[in-house]
Amino acid sequence: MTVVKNICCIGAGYVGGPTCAVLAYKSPDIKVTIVDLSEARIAAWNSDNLPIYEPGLDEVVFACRGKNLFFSTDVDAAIQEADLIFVSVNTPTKKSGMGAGMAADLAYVESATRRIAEVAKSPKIVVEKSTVPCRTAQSMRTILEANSTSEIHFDILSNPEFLAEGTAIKDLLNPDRVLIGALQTESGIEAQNALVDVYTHWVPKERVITTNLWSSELSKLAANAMLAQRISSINALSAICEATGADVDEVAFACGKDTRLGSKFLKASVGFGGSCFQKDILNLVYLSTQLNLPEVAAYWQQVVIMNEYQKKRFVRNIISTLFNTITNKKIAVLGFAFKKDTGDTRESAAITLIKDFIQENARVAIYDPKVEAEQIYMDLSEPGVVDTQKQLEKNIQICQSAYEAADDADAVVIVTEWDEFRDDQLDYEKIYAGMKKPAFLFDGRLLVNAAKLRQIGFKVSVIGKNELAGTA
Ligand SMILES: NC(=O)c1ccc[n+]([C@@H]2O[C@H](COP(=O)([O-])OP(=O)(O)OC[C@H]3O[C@@H](n4cnc5c(N)ncnc54)[C@H](O)[C@@H]3O)[C@@H](O)[C@H]2O)c1
Ligand SMILES: O=c1ccn([C@@H]2O[C@H](COP(=O)(O)OP(=O)(O)O[C@H]3O[C@H](CO)[C@@H](O)[C@H](O)[C@H]3O)[C@@H](O)[C@H]2O)c(=O)[nH]1
Repeated sequence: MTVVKNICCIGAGYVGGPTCAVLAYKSPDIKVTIVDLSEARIAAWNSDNLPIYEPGLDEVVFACRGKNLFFSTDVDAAIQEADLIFVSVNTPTKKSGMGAGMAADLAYVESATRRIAEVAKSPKIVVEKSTVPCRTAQSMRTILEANSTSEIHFDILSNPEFLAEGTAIKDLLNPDRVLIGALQTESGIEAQNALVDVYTHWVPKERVITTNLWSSELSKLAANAMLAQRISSINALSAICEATGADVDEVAFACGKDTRLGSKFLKASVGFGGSCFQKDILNLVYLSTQLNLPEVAAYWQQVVIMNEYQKKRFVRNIISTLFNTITNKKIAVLGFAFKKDTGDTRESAAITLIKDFIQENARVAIYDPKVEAEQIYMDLSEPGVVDTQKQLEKNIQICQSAYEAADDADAVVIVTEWDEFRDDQLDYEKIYAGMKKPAFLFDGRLLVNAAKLRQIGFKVSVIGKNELAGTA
């Protein structure tokens, strides 16, 4: 029976860092080394100021760093020492070439796999942790097998990660399930059991699911597609609510009480963001197209189309409410991260909204409690967002508080559901006093009590709610 004593994780990002830190925290008998090509990222992991913000992460890392948890740029040494290697590198949507805008870019997975093949001097269990298209493990196997000898044998497992940002540590300490796929060969099953033993250091055995490799790979894309589909479904309903006077919170609550549906992931919003949902659905759409299943591709594509529609619909409502023009008006954007409790801005709805505001020549003041100004400028300078540096300097202001952002603004737009924007935490009377009148507030997260803010004097518009239609 294989017993894992030394683990290497290639990729010290949002997944590799927290996942393997929790693994080390819960398994003092295993040495865990997390490696990355980025010197800056590794230096940050070795400092007091970790490179990602995630509640509870500091405690976990500081408890075992230097004991059985190490961060390093020496990829080769860590590969050579390890019995088991997680490949947890980025798999972004391809920007150019075949499948551009749809397929996952597997260049990082391939280069990490080639590195393992080149430098390994003993048998390894290689674990695909990155989210990848179904059958990627086959390509990894081909690369590794081409380099295996009688002394060096490689087994490949699929172990997709289901953590959500903002709750990563909670999710990792107490996962709904851990999924491990393997080739159903004697050696594949032995490797699978070795990884089961690692997880059962802290995860109850009944929550560790073992499947074949391809089921495991596809289940990851499937889970994300279904979660995003629920958001697009409730967002589609939010448009009907606004037109009829039905209240999207009430509809979600009533539907969610059906135990067959469940209440989670039914919060209407300005649109889902994050590095995963859109990327993984597009990945599934591409896979379906490649498999000559156009109806299946169109079905999943609609989840993304609805998400884009929701963002456009929100912007259109803002412009029409502000008397059909926002030129030179000041819009305060509260929140830039793609959800609360993270500093991650990848695919954040805020980026799309701000791009549209700037195209209408509005002035935009942004406040987010966890996103650095430098990151905001970087995101807005991406091709196709804010066209010129001059426009960026002239039209964008990064603020240190919600009050500063809202000062003299025509409208406040709540984009991220940070707790500090709630009406029992932020002094909305103070915000109102400082704004131009009429003072408009657009709640893209169903975060505030609209009636309370209307009493203060705000003109409030909330996704999925329309008081006028309701009373008509
Ligand atoms: N972010 C999430 O919440 C989340 C959750 C579940 C799954 N995933 C999946 O996990 C994977 C990683 O996502 P992430 O958010 O951690 O990405 P990330 O960009 O934060 O981190 C990836 C890291 O891998 C490093 N890297 C790339 N190629 C390398 C190589 N050859 N050798 C060493 N280091 C290398 C990069 O420098 C980077 O630091 C993706 O496939 C993603 O879809 C992400
Ligand atoms: O009811 C909801 C729930 C979420 N969101 C939005 O959806 C996006 C994604 O949120 P969430 O799923 O909580 O965060 P992620 O970190 O993107 O996590 C998803 O993507 C990860 C990467 O694959 C998976 O591991 C997780 O299981 C999956 O939840 C965010 O913009 C949320 O604001 C809504 O609008 N309404």
